[in-house]
Amino acid sequence: MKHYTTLSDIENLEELIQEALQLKKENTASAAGKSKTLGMLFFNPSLRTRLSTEKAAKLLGMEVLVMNADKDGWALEFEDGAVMDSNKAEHIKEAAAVLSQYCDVIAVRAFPALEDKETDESEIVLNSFKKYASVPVINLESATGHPLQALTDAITISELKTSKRPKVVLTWAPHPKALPQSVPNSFVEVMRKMEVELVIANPEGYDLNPKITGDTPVIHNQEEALKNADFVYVKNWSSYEQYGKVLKTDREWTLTNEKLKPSNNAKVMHCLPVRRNVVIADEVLDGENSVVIRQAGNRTFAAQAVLKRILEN
Ligand SMILES: NCCC[C@H](NC(=O)CCC(=O)O)C(=O)O
Ligand SMILES: NC(=O)OP(=O)(O)O
Repeated sequence: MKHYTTLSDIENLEELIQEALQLKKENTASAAGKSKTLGMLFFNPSLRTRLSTEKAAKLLGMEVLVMNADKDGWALEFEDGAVMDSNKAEHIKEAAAVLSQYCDVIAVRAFPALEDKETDESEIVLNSFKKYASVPVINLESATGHPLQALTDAITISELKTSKRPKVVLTWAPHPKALPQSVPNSFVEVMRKMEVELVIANPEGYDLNPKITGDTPVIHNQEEALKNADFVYVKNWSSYEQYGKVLKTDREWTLTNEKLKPSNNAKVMHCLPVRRNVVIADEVLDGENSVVIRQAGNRTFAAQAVLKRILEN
């Protein structure tokens, strides 16, 4: 594996899932990354991604450099040919080239601005790092995808499924803020590569990018979608059609125990952080159906498997 910026960087998903599960079972350190440095740049907050990836790198014997690039770094210019007489102090050309001398792998988190679809879809931050860095680049959640989260989700479903082809429902839920489509995009992408029956439930106006959802059934009735579900993946996202807009905030789509009744005693997943009693009710998060903590725990092994592949390359 050269880079890990999208799910298409995975050659064989099933093999990578099995590798991560093996790493989880062994739960030991190795020296695969000895004398190598992982540099992580965060343009947005993080708890899981930051700490699980750091832990994964350390389990592989790597050194880790972390920077809150939004607060501590110089404001970066990404536009080619820009006349830099405004507030941007450093161009990505120098920044990426310099970092490539300090780091053997660079990992970046950069959320979308959710103002302009085309700008966000150009993935300017991630792609500029890929273009100007001379070392592998890892996506820690970008404008349109969160492939480390999606790999974790695939691992979690693989280890918990009790049937050959479980029914997996991705359901939208309300949230007060406009959130990226990155997590649901990558979740849909990874589920479409797995042997599952995938159904997406979201209110009208919240259909995800049709290029990503393809022929996956999209149902605008949550109750209908949840019938016989084995896994319910809950996530808010802002509208893709009315790009970046919040169209609905009432609690009609909040996941409660009542809503789970017609499911097949479904396991409930969420990438976290989750707004309790807005996205998912306390009774669900504190109940036996929730696997969100196990899911977050698997982030380490997803990151470890990816870093290992990159180091082996
Ligand atoms: N990395 C996991 C989720 C990150 C982000 N959530 C958030 O920003 C939630 C913030 C809040 O609840 O205020 C998202 O949905 O993509
Ligand atoms: N799920 C996830 O990416 O969490 P953080 O935003 O805390 O990293």
